[in-house]
Amino acid sequence: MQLIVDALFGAGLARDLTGDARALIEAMDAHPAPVVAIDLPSGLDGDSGAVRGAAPSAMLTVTFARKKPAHLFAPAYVGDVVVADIGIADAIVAQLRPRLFESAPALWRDLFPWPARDAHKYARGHAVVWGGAQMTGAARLAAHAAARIGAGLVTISAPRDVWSIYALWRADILVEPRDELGDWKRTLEDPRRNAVLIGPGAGLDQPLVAATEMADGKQLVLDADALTAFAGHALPRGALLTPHDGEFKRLFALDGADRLGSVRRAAAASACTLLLKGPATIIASPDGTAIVSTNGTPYLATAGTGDVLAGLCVGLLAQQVAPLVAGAIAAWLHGACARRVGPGLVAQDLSERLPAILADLACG
Ligand SMILES: NC(=O)C1=CN([C@@H]2O[C@H](COP(=O)(O)OP(=O)(O)OC[C@H]3O[C@@H](n4cnc5c(N)ncnc54)[C@H](OP(=O)(O)O)[C@@H]3O)[C@@H](O)[C@H]2O)[C@@H](O)CC1
Ligand SMILES: Nc1ncnc2c1ncn2[C@@H]1O[C@H](COP(=O)(O)OP(=O)(O)O)[C@@H](O)[C@H]1O
Repeated sequence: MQLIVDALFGAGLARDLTGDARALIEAMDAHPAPVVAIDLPSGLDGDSGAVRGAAPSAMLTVTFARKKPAHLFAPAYVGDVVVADIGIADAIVAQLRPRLFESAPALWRDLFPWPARDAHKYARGHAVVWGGAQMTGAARLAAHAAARIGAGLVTISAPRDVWSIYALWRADILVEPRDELGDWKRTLEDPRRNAVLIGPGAGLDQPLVAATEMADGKQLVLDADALTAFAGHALPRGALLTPHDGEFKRLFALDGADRLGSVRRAAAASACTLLLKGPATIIASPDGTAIVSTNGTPYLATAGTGDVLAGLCVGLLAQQVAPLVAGAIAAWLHGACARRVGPGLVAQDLSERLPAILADLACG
């Protein structure tokens, strides 16, 4: 069997490839033999995964000590990734003060809000979700996910006309009718209602900026329509924002060749935690620390899965998990649920897989 070992350039490549080097890489890629890359397929930018001129699609990439960003952002080029131990001690890596991490239970298991033995429901937080008048499914998907991830109580604020759709749906979710913003204000008055989600199915004709301002002082997740509504307005500092690319671009500049940099810049500029969804979901805090979750599947590309993710986020915030960690846990669990469902996935399936996944996590 023939095999091509690509050891031409690694993660340090700092300019676009031209001339003989580029021709060699193109010939490598065109050849039928599988490519095994050392460190990175030559031509990939180690920091972003962008292709600098040309790069082969490797079957396998063997890297050393730790993955580099490109291993997370360019799955089609790196193939399977093996991290080889070449004796670089953890203490040496720590001295480099890494600011990018891959989301996996080892990173955050100790920060997961397992209920204390003497917990009562109010100790597990109370999440409030803004319900829309037409697309009622989105807020329901989110509320159910918030409850499944462990929020002690979840309340949907529902327009009175469609209140019964929400109220008759699940017995474990609280529903409060809303005629006007004053009702929303009253729903938020109780300080135990500590985390709020606005956006899924919320309705662009609604006063979502004013509704967000009323939630000042609470942990906040803004998604979907609430993000769109904030175009041209100052974002609420400290919130967790969960855009897809389209929503992100309405608020910030998105450089497709440097998604990580784009998310970090957006987080710093807005003083919010950003979670940019996609095959590699990037979560970044204003100080530049970023976590990437790559365990989703393309079956997640179906309506409502983002609403579930936003619900997981607010459910974790209600349990006093910090926004960066909440985003990282939510994105990983979302991907893990999708893997358990597999082909045929619809958004409602995701939260139903959570109990088994959480049970496995709890067992370590
Ligand atoms: N069951 C329910 O009730 C459900 C209710 N839902 C609710 O519907 C509302 C609208 O939500 P939405 O996501 O359709 O948003 P919207 O503001 O129209 O932007 C979409 C446009 O952005 C762009 N775009 C670029 N990249 C993109 C990407 N990666 N993923 C997606 N889009 C991307 C692309 O434009 P293009 O780039 O093609 O010009 C695309 O046309 C919202 O309230 C939501 O919660 C849904 O959650 C479904 C389940
Ligand atoms: N190809 C893909 N691979 C992995 N995850 C994906 C893919 N496509 C979409 N997703 C995930 O599915 C979810 C879709 O969210 P979103 O676009 O907000 O949908 P909706 O608004 O319908 O709820 C996000 O979590 C995103 O990361």
